[in-house]
Amino acid sequence: MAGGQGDAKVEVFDAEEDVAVALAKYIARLSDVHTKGKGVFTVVLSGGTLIDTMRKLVEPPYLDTIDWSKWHVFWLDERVVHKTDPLSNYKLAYDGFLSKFIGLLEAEPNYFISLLFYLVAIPPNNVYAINDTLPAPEDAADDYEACLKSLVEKKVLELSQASSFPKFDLMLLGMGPDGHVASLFPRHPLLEEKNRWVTYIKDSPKMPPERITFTFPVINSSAYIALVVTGADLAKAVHIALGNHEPSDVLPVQMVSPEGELTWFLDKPAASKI
Ligand SMILES: O=C(O)[C@H](O)[C@@H](O)[C@H](O)[C@H](O)COP(=O)(O)O
Repeated sequence: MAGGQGDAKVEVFDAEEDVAVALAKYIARLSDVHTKGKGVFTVVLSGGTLIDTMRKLVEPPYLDTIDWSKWHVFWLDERVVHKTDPLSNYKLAYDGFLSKFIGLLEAEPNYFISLLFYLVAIPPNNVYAINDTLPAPEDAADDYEACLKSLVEKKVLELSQASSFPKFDLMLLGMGPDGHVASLFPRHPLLEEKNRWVTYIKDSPKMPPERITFTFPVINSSAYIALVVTGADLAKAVHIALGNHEPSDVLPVQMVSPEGELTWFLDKPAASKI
């Protein structure tokens, strides 16, 4: 499989709505390949607008055709706040995505149908949220890394043969106007982290300042990465990332260079300066 940004696919759609449709198709196809092939699909979510752009996935036909019971869900980065805090990326994904299953369960009057549906929904134990009882970011990062290591032992997660870092099946990335991905910000020393799987930041320029984040060696060991970028405010960073000129500073998004396949999903406003 080819890798790196040089081989990236760039898909440009007329509107955000078209990105949402294409993203649902893409995720459903990869889910099918992985759940039928190895019986597990490891998916990493970001915060930000990504969750809203995933909205079509929890609508028919995908809601009924995806084998959700084989999904394992992780977070690329998380704010060190309680899971019920409006700033929590877990809460964002729960409200916009994961709760749709629960909502359906509650709406189903027939106990046996709801039980059956529960068996095919994402098992709650397969949703790996940050441990929000640990107030220090360094402890939360250690705890999440330990969680990943135990999943490697249980063979839920595999290690990349090339890098020896965990290899997730699919990472869904957003990008900020400054070109940040995950909680890896321009010119921050965390961009150079070479050993940790999960690390922490206490001085994030985007609020809140305390976060945990996957590192680039983990991001770049992925089998598939989707960079989902919509809106005119991101056009400049997209231009730098995909343009042919050499910027004086490399943006974090330009360091996304997976072993596997990278696909950009852009709407026309985000692609307007390419
Ligand atoms: O916690 C966060 O801040 C997010 O996880 C972050 O990594 C996000 O993906 C980008 O900031 C893009 O966010 P937008 O889609 O809102 O621009």
